Parts: sequence; C-alpha cells; structure tokens
Amino acid sequence: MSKRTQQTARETKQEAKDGNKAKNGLFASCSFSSLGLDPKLSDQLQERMGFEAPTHVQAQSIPFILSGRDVLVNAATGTGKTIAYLAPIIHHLNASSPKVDRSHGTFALVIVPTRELCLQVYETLEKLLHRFHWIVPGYVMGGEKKAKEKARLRKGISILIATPGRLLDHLKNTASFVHKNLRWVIFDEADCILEMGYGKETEQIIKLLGSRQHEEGDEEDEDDDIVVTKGAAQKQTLLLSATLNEKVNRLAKLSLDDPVMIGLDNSKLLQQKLPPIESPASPDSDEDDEMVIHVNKSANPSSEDYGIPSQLVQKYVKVPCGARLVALLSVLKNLFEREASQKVVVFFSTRDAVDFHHSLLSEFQWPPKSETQQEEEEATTTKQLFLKCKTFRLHGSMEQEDRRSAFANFKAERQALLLSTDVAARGLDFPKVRCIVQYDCPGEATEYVHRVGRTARIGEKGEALLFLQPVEIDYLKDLKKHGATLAEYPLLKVLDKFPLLGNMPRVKKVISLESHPWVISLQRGLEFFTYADPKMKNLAKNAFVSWVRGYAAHKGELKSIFVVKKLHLGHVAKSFALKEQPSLVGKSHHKETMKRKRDERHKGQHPKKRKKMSGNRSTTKT
Ligand SMILES: Nc1ncnc2c1ncn2[C@@H]1O[C@H](COP(=O)(O)OP(=O)(O)OP(=O)(O)O)[C@@H](O)[C@H]1O
Repeated sequence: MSKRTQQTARETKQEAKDGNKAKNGLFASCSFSSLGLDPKLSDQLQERMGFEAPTHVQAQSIPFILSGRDVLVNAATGTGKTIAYLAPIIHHLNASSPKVDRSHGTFALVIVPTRELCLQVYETLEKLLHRFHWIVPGYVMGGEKKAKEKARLRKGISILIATPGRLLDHLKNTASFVHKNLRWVIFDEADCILEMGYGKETEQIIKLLGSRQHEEGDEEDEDDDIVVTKGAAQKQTLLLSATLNEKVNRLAKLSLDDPVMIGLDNSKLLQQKLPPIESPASPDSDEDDEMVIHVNKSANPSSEDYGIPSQLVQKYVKVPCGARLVALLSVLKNLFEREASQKVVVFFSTRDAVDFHHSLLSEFQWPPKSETQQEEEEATTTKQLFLKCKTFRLHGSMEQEDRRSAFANFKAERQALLLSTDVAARGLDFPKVRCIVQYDCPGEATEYVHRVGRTARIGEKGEALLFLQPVEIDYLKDLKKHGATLAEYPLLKVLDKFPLLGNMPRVKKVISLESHPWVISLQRGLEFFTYADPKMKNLAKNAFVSWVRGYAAHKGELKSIFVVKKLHLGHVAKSFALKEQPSLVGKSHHKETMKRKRDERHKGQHPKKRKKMSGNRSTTKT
C-alpha cells in the first residue's frame, strides 16, 4: 500500500470514528414512545421515517411540550428541533375530543422566517401526518397567490406554517381564517425572524392572536371550542433557535409564560445526562426579570455556546483580493475532484454576486477554447465545463417558481453546487451537504454558525471554509470569542496540483499567490470569458458595485475589520473577472436597484419594512 493510500485510509478511519462519536453524543438512549408520544406516532417516526432514537434535544423538549408548558429551545443546528415541536402537537391533536375536523380551523401556527423553510417544515409535517389524515397541514407565505391561500384557509388547516408578513395579512384580511381554537404558536428560528426586520409584524401577530388568559376564558363559553387534552388546553408558545440574542429575549418576554429553557447550557446537559434545566426564578425577582434569557457569555466559551456541531471541520482560506475568484474556482474544483458525489453550498453577500458567479460557473470552460473550437463544440454539444457538476442559485429576487425549483432540485441531486445569499442560511436541511464555503464573510458570528450549520447535520461529517483577505484576518478573533476556532486551508498546495496549460513553466518557488502560474492563467481565462459576452460583463460590473456597497455595510465592531478604504478596488474588480475597476456604474446600478425595489413591491413584498442596509447586502433579505 502506498504512503498516500495509507494516509487516506487513516483519515477515513478517523472520520468514521469522529462521525460515530458525534452520533453517540447526539442521540438519547430512550425511545420516542418512552417520551409519552402516542404509539402510532412513535411508530411513524421509527418505522416509516427511519428515526431509531430521539436526539437529546427531542428527548429533553418533548415531555415538556407535551405537558403544555411554554418552552424555549436553544440547540445546535441540525439536531432535530422541527420534530421536537411537531410531534407533541400531532400527539395532542390525535387525542382530541371531538375528533379534529377541518371546520375547527387552525390549532397550531408555526412561524418561520423564509419561504424555503416554510416549505421544508410543511414537507416534514406531511410525512409525520401520514397516518393522521384528518389533521390537515398547510402553509401560507410571501410569493404565493393570496386568493388560493384564502380558499385553503376557508376549507380549514389544522397545522399552519407561515412566514410573518403573509400571516399578518391573512389575520387582518381573511375573514374565513378560523383561529379561535388556536392552542400552539411556534417561532422557529426566532432570532432570524427578528433580525430580518419582522419585529413589528411579530408583535402585531402576537396581539392579534390574543393572550393566554383570554383564551382560557373563552373556552367555557364557546360551544365550538375544542378541548385538546388536559395539558394543552391553554395556548402554548414555543421559541426555537440555534443562536440567541437580546432580540429573542424581548420576544420571549412578549410571548412566553413561565417558560422551561432547554439547551441553554447544552454542554452540561449532554455530558452529565442531567434532566433539562428550568429557568431559575429568584424569589424576589419581578415577573419581567424571570423572563430574561441569560445568553451564555462565559470567559472561555466552547463551541456549544453558539451551537456548532462538534464534528464539523472548520478552516479559513487566506487569499488576497485579486486572486479570490481563482481561489474559489480552484477550491471548488478540488472539492469535486476529491469526492465527485457530493454537495457544496457557497454563500455570497449579495444577490448580484450570486447571479454573476452562477452564470460564470454554468458556462465557463476549461481549458479555454478558440472561437472555431467553440463553434465546433456547440455543434457537437460537448462542452468542457470547468466544474463538472450542476450549479443552482438561490436568492430573494428570483421568481417564486424558480426559488422553489432550485430548492427542490438541489435537495434531490447527489452531486451539485448551490450558490446562495443568506436566504439559505437558516434552518434549511439539504441532505448530504459535505462542505459550506463562505466566499463573502458573514456579518455577526451568529450568521457564521447558521451558515456552517447547513452541513454536519444530525451527526454527519462536514467541512466549512471561510474566505478571508489578509486584511480581514482579525475576524478569526471575533469567531474565537464565540467558540469557533479555524485552521488554515493549504491553498498553495491545492493550486500546485493543477496541471498548467501548454508550455507554461512550473516555477519551483512561488513568491506570492498572484504570481502562481495557475492563478495567472486561470485569471486570464476568466477575464477573456467575461469580456467575450457583454451580458456577462454587465453581470460582473453589477456584482462589483453591490459587493463594494455590501462591504461598507458591516456593522458594529466588524466595521474596524472590514474597511472599504483598505480595499484596492482594482483588485476587487479582478475578483469579478474585470480587468479594471468599472467607472460610472454607480448611476445605472442605482437605477436598477430602484427598479428591483419597485418590482418587489408589485410582487407584494415589503422591502421598505425590512431593516435597511446599503449595497444589497443579503443578510436582511429573503
Ligand atoms: N431522531 C432523529 N433521528 C435521525 N434523524 C433525525 C431525527 N430527528 C430529526 N432528524 C433529521 O435531522 C435533520 C435535521 O433536523 P432539523 O432540520 O429539524 O434540525 P434543526 O435542529 O431544526 O436545525 P437548524 O437549527 O439548522 O434549523 C432532518 O433531516 C431530520 O429529518
């Protein structure tokens, strides 16, 4: 056996060991039925959905949720929070008397920040309800036809998944939306709902749905009211998130009543297998104080502080701005050549950047072809694409149907690349994603955690790569404060592996990354490709302008790390395959942004209501 094969075998063995360790730490040593769930439902989870045992989060939350208590769950990404809240609701609805019927309207409302997450929770719900056909699932969300949604609401939806804006619209304007029997309100990805600027909508929703006490009073008088078993007769609110912040604290104060807090000190819970901790209420504290969530800000934080899966391999790629694009393409090529059958997600800060890189990666051929060769190939349809995998894109300006199909297709593929804004950062569960590349830096550390959380889910292995320019390297310190430690990715070693074109000499010692022969020839090829098509060049220019504006939009402490003035704009232009910094693009870009906003408003979205940020930085957009 060669040295290299031996090393690969050792690495595979170690990865398998790490994977098993992660899985052992994730699952509880009990069954779903021992948590008090109905046998038919436990059977559905085990036999039909293939979940052998509950995860720790599920084992800790399900009994409390079944008992009717308000619960706040803070647990790592990909630990099964969706089932943790859906299963107890189905259990109670199954046991309700009289039997749940469409005419009773909505019993449970799940509020989620994005349309994709809405569809995903709905799909999970449909699977869970396979043997409970009288409990009707449904969803309402931005981008869908309101009239159709109204018709579905009129017929009756027992468990409704919704995005906040559209839900508020129906609460105000759809008279046939029956919610007087509402017993559960769930905020999934609670912090994201607030960060995306849905704070006002959320407060209004809470007001419109009424208080717990009001519901209790109503129950005895109204003939139509359904008693959904003893424990859950009152309205119960659940908040779930992998990261917490002061905004969630506010939402908790507004909506939770004497909550049980699960996972706030996850590491202790998992290591000592203790029962869940309840919020310690000091005897002389007033009611408001009891509701405060104490976000863990210990001096020596561990990765559990922000819920990073322990088996995730985290690396950073240090690369100067002018070589960023070449580095990205090389990293991706290396990933897919190393393991052909895998899925990768790349995060960008703006929608324009997603569009540009998507067009580039879907068309760019390597080695570059002369015009005659290209014509011949077009005739024979044998394109030599640089990346031999399907490439999808996802962002908030896409038509709803395109968003839906990109989401569904990427989910279904075995080997594919998804280029996305932060619209895919929260809650989305794409099976078998092996690597997350953060080509543009996330904002706060919470964003980092959610992005990397799209891999290494439910104990699976995963890798995360963060691109940083040398001037941005202090960002690592910020991540470290939150328990994320990253090792350096061996970029030069990877670049050295690629074969050089024609008679390009291989230099023994490369002084700088930009003078690496592979970098030089690939950059030339990319620029040639971009300039050959005016549409492509325009996409590059727009992406350049948005990117610079987005860069200027970093907030708080991060402003001192991501400083626009430190950027060499000529090098930024190179990272969009432009030979020089575009001039006078600001004006036309502004026009386009205004047009896009107008279009969005016509489509029924409310960009104005979202938190404002210049430069189309995607963190606030769906
Ligand atoms: N007990 C279980 N055993 C095996 N797989 C499970 C179990 N519970 C849930 N899963 C699967 O684990 C994956 C992650 O679940 P889910 O999306 O609910 O995680 P999450 O904690 O909400 O993540 P995020 O914080 O990113 O939203 C899903 O594919 C789900 O089907």
